[in-house]
Formats: sequence, C-alpha cells, structure tokens
Amino acid sequence: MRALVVYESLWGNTEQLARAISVALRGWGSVEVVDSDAAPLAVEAYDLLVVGAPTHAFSMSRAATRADAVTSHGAPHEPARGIREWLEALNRPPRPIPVLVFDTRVDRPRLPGSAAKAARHELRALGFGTSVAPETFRVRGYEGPLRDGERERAAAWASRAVARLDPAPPAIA
Ligand SMILES: Cc1cc2nc3c(=O)[nH]c(=O)nc-3n(C[C@H](O)[C@H](O)[C@H](O)COP(=O)(O)O)c2cc1C
Repeated sequence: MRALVVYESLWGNTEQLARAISVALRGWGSVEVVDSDAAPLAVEAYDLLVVGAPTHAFSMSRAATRADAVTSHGAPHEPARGIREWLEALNRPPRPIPVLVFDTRVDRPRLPGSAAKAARHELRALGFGTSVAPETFRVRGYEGPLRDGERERAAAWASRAVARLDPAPPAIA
C-alpha cells in the first residue's frame, strides 16, 4: 500500500501535521510526503492521498493571500503553487482513490470557512473517494505554534481513518 501526503505550509504548522500523519501511516504502508510545489499531477500509483492546507480568507489560499502572509505577517515561506492551484492541475484518478483532507485554522477567534472543506469539494468533483469527513487542527495566531496535542490528534485521526478504509478481514468460518 502506498500513501502520498501533500501539504501547503507557510509557517510550518500544516507541514508538522503532515509529517506526524505520515509517521502514523507507516504501519499501514509506504508513505511519501511532498509540498504542493513538488506534488505530482498524476497520483494513480497511490492507494491513499492525504491533503493538508492552511485556511486563508475562509478557504484555500490564493496567490494574493500567500503574498499577504509574507509581506504583512512575516511568513518565512511563500509557496508558488498552493493546494488550490495543485488541485486545479491534478489529473482525474482512474478509480476513486480514497483521500483524507485536513486544514489548519486559528484557535481564536473561531472563523467560518475551511480550506479542507473546499479542497474536499474539488477532490470529490475530480472523482476521489471522499467518505472521510475533513478535519481541522488549530494554531495560535497566524504563525502558530500548533495548539498543544494537535500533532497527536492528527496522527490518531489519520490512523482511525485508514483503519476504516481497509477492507474488513475475512470472516472466520
Ligand atoms: C492571509 C491569511 C488569511 C487567513 N485567513 C484565515 C481564516 O479565514 N480562518 C482561519 O481560521 N485562519 C486564517 N488564517 C490563519 C492561517 O490558517 C494560519 O496562518 C495557518 O493555519 C498556519 O499554518 P501554516 O504554518 O502551515 O501556514 C489566515 C492567515 C493568513 C496569512
């Protein structure tokens, strides 16, 4: 079994969760982790896709929100291609490869809108398997750090999700 974890991250919070999830999935199969700039456009070789994105302006980031993060908020990294643009370019899969989608959002104030919900909508339209509900993990302020326990919660969320995706073991006669 092969999993691909694709993340976008300006301060590194979403990346930390992507890496915690990839460690948790190692018992399930081989796992590759890439950022949205390096992510492939053809993913049919994988059995599972995990997508993580920071919520910007109530949805997935755009070039303008990423630039604003750097110029107005001191973000150390500006992805050239975010999850939104990667999804726009991503090939339709030949079968409904299951996908887990998560985002990061500020802890306070609690704002409406979720990059994960928006990404899942696009992934469903492309034909991916989106039966697992998207999940949100919380950061303090725009730059983080992650709220205590979020790495562990992300690892547990992904482990539970893949356990549900796996085919049930054959019944004992
Ligand atoms: C331009 C901009 C807009 C943002 N809009 C939202 C928002 O609508 N809702 C929210 O919860 N967080 C918002 N945030 C906070 C980001 O979600 C936060 O910076 C991100 O989760 C940090 O993850 P990263 O370190 O992986 O980039 C925004 C941040 C920036 C820079």
